[in-house]
Amino acid sequence: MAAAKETMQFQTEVNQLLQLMIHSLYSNKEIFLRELLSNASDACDKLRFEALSDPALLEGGSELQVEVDFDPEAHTLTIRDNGIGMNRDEVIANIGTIAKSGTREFFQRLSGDQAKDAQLIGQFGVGFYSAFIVAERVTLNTRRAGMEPQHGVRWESDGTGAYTLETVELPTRGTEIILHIREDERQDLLNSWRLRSIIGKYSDHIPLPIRMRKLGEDGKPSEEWETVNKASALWQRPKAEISDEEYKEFYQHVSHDFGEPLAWVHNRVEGRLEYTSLLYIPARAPFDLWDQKQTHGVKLYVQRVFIMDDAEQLLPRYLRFVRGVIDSSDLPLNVSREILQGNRTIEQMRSGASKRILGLLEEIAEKDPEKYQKFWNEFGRALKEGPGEDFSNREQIAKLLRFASTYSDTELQNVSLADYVGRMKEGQDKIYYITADSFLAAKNSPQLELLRKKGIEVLLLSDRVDEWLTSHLHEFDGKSLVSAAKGDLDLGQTETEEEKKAQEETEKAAEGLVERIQKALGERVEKVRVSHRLTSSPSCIVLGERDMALYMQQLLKQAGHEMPSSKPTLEINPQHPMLARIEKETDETHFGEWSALLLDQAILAEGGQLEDPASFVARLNQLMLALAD
Ligand SMILES: Nc1ncnc2c1ncn2[C@@H]1O[C@H](COP(=O)(O)OP(=O)(O)OP(=O)(O)O)[C@@H](O)[C@H]1O
Repeated sequence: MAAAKETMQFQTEVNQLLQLMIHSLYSNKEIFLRELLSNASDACDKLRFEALSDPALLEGGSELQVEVDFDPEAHTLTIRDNGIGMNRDEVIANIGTIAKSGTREFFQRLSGDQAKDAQLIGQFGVGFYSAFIVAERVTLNTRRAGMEPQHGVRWESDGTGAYTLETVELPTRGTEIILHIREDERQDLLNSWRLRSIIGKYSDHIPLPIRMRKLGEDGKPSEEWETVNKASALWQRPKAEISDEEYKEFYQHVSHDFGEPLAWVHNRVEGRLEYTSLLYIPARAPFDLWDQKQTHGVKLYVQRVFIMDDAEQLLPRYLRFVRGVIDSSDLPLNVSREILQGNRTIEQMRSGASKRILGLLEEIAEKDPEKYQKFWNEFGRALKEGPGEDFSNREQIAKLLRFASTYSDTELQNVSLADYVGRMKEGQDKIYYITADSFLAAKNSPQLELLRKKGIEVLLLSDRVDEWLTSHLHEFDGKSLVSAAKGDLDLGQTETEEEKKAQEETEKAAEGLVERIQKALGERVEKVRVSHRLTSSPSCIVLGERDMALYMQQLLKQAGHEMPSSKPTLEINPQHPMLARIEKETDETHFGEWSALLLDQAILAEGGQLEDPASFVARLNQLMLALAD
């Protein structure tokens, strides 16, 4: 029963991706086989898992396997699995569209430079489409396990804009992908030894037999089949027997990442709890790392049976960049996501896995700071979520954090808290930081003037997550972390008696001025006081110790959160010529205008928004006119 053939258009992005991929991945074309074998193996894993609750899905054929076959006359290479298969809707959703998150960002980042784009495509994941690197046409026959033979689906395309879809009768479940090999690739690829060597290179560790025809005496493929890969789960093999190459190949298989991993850690835990974990830290962040719904994490196996992808319960969220496998001997085979929630075995594995990753990071940071910096640049923002999420490992995570600081005044986040503490001034007992919505805003913040003058280092924090981090990380190595822009700036013993005295005198002398400004600003401020932190700016805003930075308050408000409106404290610098000028102003209306300007510009410098920007501009213009006169 062959239903009418339908022609459908690829989603525009698919077209774009196909063209790009064919060009930029050509030099690495054999990876298409790895991608297709990975998909076949995933399909078998999924079937094995679904069959646990519905054995009928296996239709009597329980030995799951993949066949690789070729026909030099027809110029075809066929990859056939007896896994889960797809129904018509799934074919349309999976093959022909890209439903992945991060797609838009991916296309935005393409540069036209082939080497760079190849790397990006690798990170994005090419999957099934890589078939078109070597094929001029691809036919996919598939039937979902559990469906009748007449519900098979045939998908076909030459990779240039459209594909056809028809319903066909297929005697067996699973997916068969027939590549009609391009003329210039035929000689190379349609060769048993060549194919075996590619399979050996990429797929030895796949715990599923990959079979090819045995070669007969005449050197031609015979009717007999043999397994051509090792087909043993890599993570179950002893560490000493696994080469770095094999670890790397396996990483690409589990992570669908094209590049190499940065590091990995492989452990077998025995005793009360039994499990094996093989965890990788990727070299680059995937496109969807910052997406709330990002998938692909650690895979959970129970006694070598695949249970689920992206088992988010196996690692805390701040370690969501980790890829790999955890294989438990203690969980029941029929675990579901619901059971995983709050399960003690899972919790213990999660805690063990977190410790391993943190330990691995510590080791890299110690032995290879350059490599650690690479890690930090990619994943540091995720790790900064750690102290708020993982209380038990807070101290260990704190040691791993890196920041930009006034020590080098560059945006590179490479200062550890231990570095900072090692450079603290005599008498200094606090770690100072400032948060802002950009590096430049932090670096040029007026609140740092005095600290800079005294040579006291300040951490410059400008990642979104930093406010969250500092609200959970209050001390390191017995020193408290304090914001240079909130509360009273306590410089501890770094201040001399003379400095304190001079400050008191300035405060006294400015009492009258402070009072006048306070009166002029009225309800707009909590209070006005003489600043202790400014040296060259006329004024700045200071928030209460528990207040959130203004730019954060703004962000949350925009996102629809109710924010209690806390009034700022205005600090003035009486030594500044502008204040000397204001003080002389006898017209109270003018004095009021000046005061409002002092407050508004301080709010702007802090990254805040003015409630009445038009009045600010009008005042500024008046002032400019007055000066021009
Ligand atoms: N042999 C197969 N059997 C069953 N389903 C398949 C098979 N090959 C692909 N699929 C389905 O098509 C989807 C898309 O495959 P594709 O290789 O393009 O991307 P992917 O494997 O999901 O991710 P990545 O791009 O990271 O490799 C798969 O997620 C799977 O659902």
